[in-house]
Amino acid sequence: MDAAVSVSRVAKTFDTRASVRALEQVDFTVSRGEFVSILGPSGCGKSTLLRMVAGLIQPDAGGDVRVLGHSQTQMSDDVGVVFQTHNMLPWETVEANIRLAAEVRKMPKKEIDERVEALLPILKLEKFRHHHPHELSGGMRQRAALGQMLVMRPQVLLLDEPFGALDALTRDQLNVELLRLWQEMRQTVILITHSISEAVFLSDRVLVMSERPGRIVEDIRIDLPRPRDPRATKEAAAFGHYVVQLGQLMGVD
Ligand SMILES: Nc1ncnc2c1ncn2[C@@H]1O[C@H](COP(=O)(O)OP(=O)(O)OP(=O)(O)O)[C@@H](O)[C@H]1O
Repeated sequence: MDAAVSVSRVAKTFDTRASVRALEQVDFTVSRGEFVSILGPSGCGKSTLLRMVAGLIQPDAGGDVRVLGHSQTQMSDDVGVVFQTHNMLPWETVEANIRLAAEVRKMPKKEIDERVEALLPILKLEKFRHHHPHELSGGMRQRAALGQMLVMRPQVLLLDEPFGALDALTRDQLNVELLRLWQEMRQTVILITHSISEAVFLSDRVLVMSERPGRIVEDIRIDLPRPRDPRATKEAAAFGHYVVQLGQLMGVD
């Protein structure tokens, strides 16, 4: 199998004021181009795991995280991360914020111009390119945050509840847009979410984590046809079955 992300024997204990065992014996792989969601109870270590795949923190001794064949000991441009709250500079415009990562890496101006011009319509932000972050709606801000990541054209996208703070309708709309984007570009995606229906709608596989210390306790393949039309997919009997199955695993039935 052509793994984009491979996590082996990963554990993590934070030795701060009190020692916290966040993760224990986590093993999974994600194939190139696969869309995988991670569901799990609050505090079970999902963000910790994602930060490890991003190279932001390291697992305890004995664990290994590989991304595109390399040990993930630091952040790389192959991997893009979007968190629940955006990281935009408030005094810069949307366009300037999207350009930022590429400019910091001294990408040629022409190349940045081309990438940004291609991204703005995809993100539906053309009319807001000269606005500042505080002048945008929550959904637009998260779309701009996606743009900040996508400008580097990473092969692996790590999304930590990127739409978690938004209202349900905006969230559904952005999920449809995310799916459309992924269907065109086919990057590898790992998404953390608390929404079972979001996980089923978007994913090829859903990993379910236990209470802390988090382990992967289930790996469910979502065998729904693609491309996924939102209405037809959510009305399909199989969609409902997956939602019920995952609800039972999560103890929310
Ligand atoms: N830098 C850190 N220092 C100390 N403890 C930490 C640190 N980061 C996370 N933890 C602890 O590790 C555990 C897992 O946290 P994490 O944020 O990964 O969980 P989560 O599953 O993403 O939670 P949620 O779903 O509520 O966002 C928690 O008990 C948290 O307090």
